[in-house]
Amino acid sequence: MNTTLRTEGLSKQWGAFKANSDVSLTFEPGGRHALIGPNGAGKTTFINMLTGALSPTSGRVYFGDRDITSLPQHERVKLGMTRTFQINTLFLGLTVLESVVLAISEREGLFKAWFKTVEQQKQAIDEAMALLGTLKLEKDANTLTRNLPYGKQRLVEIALALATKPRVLLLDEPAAGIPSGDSAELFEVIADLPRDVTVVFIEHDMGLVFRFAETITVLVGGKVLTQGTPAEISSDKRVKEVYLGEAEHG
Ligand SMILES: Nc1ncnc2c1ncn2[C@@H]1O[C@H](COP(=O)(O)OP(=O)(O)OP(=O)(O)O)[C@@H](O)[C@H]1O
Repeated sequence: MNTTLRTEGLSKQWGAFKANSDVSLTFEPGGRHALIGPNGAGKTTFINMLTGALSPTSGRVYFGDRDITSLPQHERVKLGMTRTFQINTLFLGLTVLESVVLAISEREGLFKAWFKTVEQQKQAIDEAMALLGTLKLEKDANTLTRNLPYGKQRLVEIALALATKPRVLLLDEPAAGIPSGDSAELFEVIADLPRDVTVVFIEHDMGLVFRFAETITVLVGGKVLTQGTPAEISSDKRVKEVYLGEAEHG
């Protein structure tokens, strides 16, 4: 089912400081949406309000027709809004396959069950292997996660997020810490995810943004400067000024 994620006048204020002001955005289902802007523009704050990690000071978040502004994080995950697990939550002592099977079992409520049928276990393993295939990780299925290179560990994070069957995947700098040669590979995998998954990502590397995003939102000082296609954004004078200004200040 295609569900549109939308915000209306979303604002977050700490004391007198406004990290997000009146952010109204619509993310079309199945799209690859990038959120860009200078350091401190409010990108992570915005994503945190989408996931429910932060409550907005004012404004609303809608998932389809449903107002989810007050919904706790775990309820949003159940609805299909997932962000990647942080690296330290990976099950480093388990193999990649075991980790993904665990995440699937958790989703199916099998994690706590004292008894699992062979058929249930087989289904979880088959689903996990298919997922690892999507992420080109099948050769690493039996490797301990701790022994994987960092770039592949980040892919395992995405695999664990995908195991929750998200309809919206929220990624805060998914390629951070990955050697630049490998980050395009990671983004290729993200761009190739099934089209029933909407992807919203924060990324600083403009090469990656313009190569993989279909729509780009530019946040500056907590406000939306503009939203458009890569072609529209790259020819927008105001965007150039923001980034040129940033470059001039080192
Ligand atoms: N809990 C908090 N209390 C007070 N100020 C905060 C808090 N969290 C974030 N901020 C401030 O809000 C502003 C926006 O931060 P945010 O992390 O959302 O920006 P960003 O665009 O993601 O930046 P970056 O690209 O550097 O990660 C920053 O000035 C930050 O210092």
